[in-house]
Amino acid sequence: MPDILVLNPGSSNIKWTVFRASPEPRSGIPSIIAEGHINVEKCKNAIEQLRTVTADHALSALIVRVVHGGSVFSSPIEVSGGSLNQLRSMVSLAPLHNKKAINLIEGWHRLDDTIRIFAVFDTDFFADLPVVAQAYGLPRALIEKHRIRRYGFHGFAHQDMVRQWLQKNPHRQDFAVVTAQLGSGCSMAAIRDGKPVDTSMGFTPNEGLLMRTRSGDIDPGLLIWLQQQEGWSSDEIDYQLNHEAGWRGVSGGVDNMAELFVSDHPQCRLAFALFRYRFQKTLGSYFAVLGGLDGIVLSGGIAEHNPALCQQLLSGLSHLGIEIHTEPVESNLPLSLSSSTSQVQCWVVAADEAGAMLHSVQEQFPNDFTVQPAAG
Ligand SMILES: Nc1ncnc2c1ncn2[C@@H]1O[C@H](COP(=O)(O)OP(=O)(O)O)[C@@H](O)[C@H]1O
Ligand SMILES: CC(=O)OP(=O)(O)O
Ligand SMILES: [Mg+2]
Repeated sequence: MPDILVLNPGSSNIKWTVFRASPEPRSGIPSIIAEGHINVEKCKNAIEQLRTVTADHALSALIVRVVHGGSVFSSPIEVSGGSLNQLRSMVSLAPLHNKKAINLIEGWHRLDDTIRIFAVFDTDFFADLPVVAQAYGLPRALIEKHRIRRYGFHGFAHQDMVRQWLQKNPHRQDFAVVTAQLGSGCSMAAIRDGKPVDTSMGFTPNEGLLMRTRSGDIDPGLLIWLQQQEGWSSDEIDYQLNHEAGWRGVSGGVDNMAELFVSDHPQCRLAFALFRYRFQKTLGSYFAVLGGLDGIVLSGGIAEHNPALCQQLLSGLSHLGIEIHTEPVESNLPLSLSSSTSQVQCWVVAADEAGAMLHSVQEQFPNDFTVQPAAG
């Protein structure tokens, strides 16, 4: 049975999904037959655990989400020794992610060297961002030497949020939507007619919004000053900005957003206020970039589990045509948060990153990567 395992190593967990072709003979559309997630902080041997939970499936292919492919990779690839070496050289571009993805690829290959392994990249969706949105104000020579640009991440999540918005608005042609992926990593994207025109994450997945342990936007002058004052090495800067910062750092140690949201502790209140402020500031800037707004779509672990928090994020924005209904909301997704008079439709959806990853591999390898319908 040609089952396909899709692995999505995020900064706080590894999500896994097993797909099988539909038993309906004419439909090649794969269906999910098993899924789950592993908490990376509590799990010592992810590969062992993944092998155990997928033991009942004869896997023909493995698809792994790699966050950063640098300037070398953005479209899906079938992993080879050469591409793996190139990926190893890019670990520092996504310090919380790339190493985990490489470990999964290497670990699985060691256990089963017959399985085909594909890597898909978070940056793919943003490959053609407008040049002005890609650019940083650095010297030309430096930019060219290191191919410095805004790459953008969470591509499969943003892409699937757009798909789900279009499902709700099937006949829309000219539309402007902001998508927000709010998990341990958080990012927003401005979308015009289905294509991204800007996004909050940049050269690395630590720009923009406040995240669980990542600072997001920070004055580069402050970094230089801190480096001088504290005598930090580059490893220490990495550690401070990627592991010790974010709402966990601001609150003094609370990394669970559900707990932070309801806490009365002043540092927790500040951390949540900063999270909301950055979200609204980015939304406002995308309103300007897009010249108006038809919809906002939220997803990720925070949005999917906490509609009351989403209501708070979108509150106080009636001057932008965003009217949120205030009655308690049930949590079935997709969930509409906007009132019937709101000019901007607001939705919470469960972004199907795994489905988008599988789809992108099938598109890239249409001839030799087909999902055979399962017998019977
Ligand atoms: N009920 C909840 N309310 C608010 N936040 C939540 C809730 N449940 C989980 N979260 C947050 O969701 C985040 C994990 O989201 P997820 O998208 O799975 O993470 P990752 O970025 O690792 O892929 C965690 O930061 C956690 O604090
Ligand atoms: C890019 C990124 O931050 O991903 P995640 O939210 O899954 O950690
Ligand atoms: Mg994730």
